[in-house]
Amino acid sequence: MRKILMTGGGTAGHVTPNIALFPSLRKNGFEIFYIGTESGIEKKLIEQENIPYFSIKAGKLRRYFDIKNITDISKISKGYFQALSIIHKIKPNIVFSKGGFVSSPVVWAAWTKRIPVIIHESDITPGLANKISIPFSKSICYSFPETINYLPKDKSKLTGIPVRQNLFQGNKNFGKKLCSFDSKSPIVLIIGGSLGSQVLNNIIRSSLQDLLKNFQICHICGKGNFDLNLKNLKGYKQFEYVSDELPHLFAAADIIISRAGATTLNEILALKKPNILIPLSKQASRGDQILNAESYKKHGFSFVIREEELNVEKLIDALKTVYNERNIYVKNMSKSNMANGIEEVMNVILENVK
Ligand SMILES: CC(=O)N[C@H]1[C@@H](OP(=O)(O)OP(=O)(O)OC[C@H]2O[C@@H](n3ccc(=O)[nH]c3=O)[C@H](O)[C@@H]2O)O[C@H](CO)[C@@H](O)[C@@H]1O
Repeated sequence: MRKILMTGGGTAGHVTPNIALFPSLRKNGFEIFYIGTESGIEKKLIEQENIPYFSIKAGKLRRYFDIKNITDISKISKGYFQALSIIHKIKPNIVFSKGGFVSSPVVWAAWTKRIPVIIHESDITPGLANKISIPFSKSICYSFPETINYLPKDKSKLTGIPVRQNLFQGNKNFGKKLCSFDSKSPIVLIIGGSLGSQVLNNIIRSSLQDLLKNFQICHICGKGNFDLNLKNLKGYKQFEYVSDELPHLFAAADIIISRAGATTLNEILALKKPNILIPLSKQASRGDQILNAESYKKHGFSFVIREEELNVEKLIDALKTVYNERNIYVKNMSKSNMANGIEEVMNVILENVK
C-alpha cells in the first residue's frame, strides 16, 4: 500500500482541503498519515477522521523583527528533527503540504529524506510558510489563476481547492430546523473564517434589531464568542464552530456574509451561494483576503465591503442589493470552472508518487 503524509494547520483553511482529499486517496489505495501541532485546530479535525496523527513543535514565522523570533527558531528546528524521525518511521511515498506554520519543517524533513513533496497554495499570494517551502517541493498546486505570477512556472499547476463532498449533500429543511427558523424571511449565514471574526461579530450584533426585520440570521461566531444574552432571540441562531451541521446550514442560507479566506470562498463558489465578503484588513494580515475578495468581485461572484468602510447602513444596503440580484450572482458563479479541485489535485499526487 502506498503511504501519503499530509500536513497543514493553524487555521481550518489549511486543514479542510486535506480532509476533502481523504476519500479519493483511500480509493486510490493510499494509507494516510498526518503531522500537525499538539494544540492546533488540525488535531481535533484530523483525529475525528480516524487518521493517525503525529504532533511536532511549530514556531510562528514572521516577516518582521520580534524578540520571539529567537525562541520560535528553536521550536522550528525541534519541529524539523521531530518530522525527520516521524518520516523515518512511516516511510511515506509522498508528502502533501497545505501550508500554515507547522508545514515548513515537515517539507524540509521530507526533502532531506528525498521524499517528493507537493505544496498546495489556496490564496492569491503565497503565505510565508509555503514561500519558504517552494524550493524544496516537486510540484505546487494553486487555485487562483493570478497566483502563477508568484510561483515557479515549470512545476506549478492550477488545480483549484479540494472541497469536502458532504458540503454538497446539505438539506435545506434540516438546516432551518437546526436554527429553529421559519420560511417567512430569507436566511443569512455569517461565517467569519475558522476562528470567527470579532469585526463581523460586532457589526452583526450591533445591527441585529434592524437585520431581524427582514432576515433570519445564522451566525457562526468562533470558539469562545457565543453571546449568552442573545441566546433566546427569535430569528437569531449562534454556533461557535460547526462540523456535521455545516452542509445543512449552507443549504438553508439564501445569502452568506463571510471573511475572504480562500477555502470558504471556494466552498461558497462551489455551492453557488450569493455572498457579501468583508476581507481581513491589511493592518491585521498580509492583505491576501483583500486580493481574494477583489478577484471574486471582478468575476461577478461577490459583493465586497472593505473593513474600513463597514457600517450598519452599508451592510443592510448590501444585503438588500445582493438578495434582489441573487439570480445574477448565481448565474455568474455557474459559469466558473474554478469550483472543486479534488480531481486535479489527485492527478498531481498520482503523477508525483514514488
Ligand atoms: C486569519 C487568517 O489567517 N486567515 C487565513 C486562513 O483562513 P481560515 O482558515 O480562517 O479560513 P478559510 O476560509 O480559508 O477556511 C475555513 C475552513 O473552515 C471551515 N469551517 C469554518 C467554520 C466552521 O464553523 N466550520 C468549518 O468547517 C470552512 O468551511 C473552511 O473550509 O487561511 C486561509 C487559506 O489559506 C487564508 O485565505 C486566510 O486569510
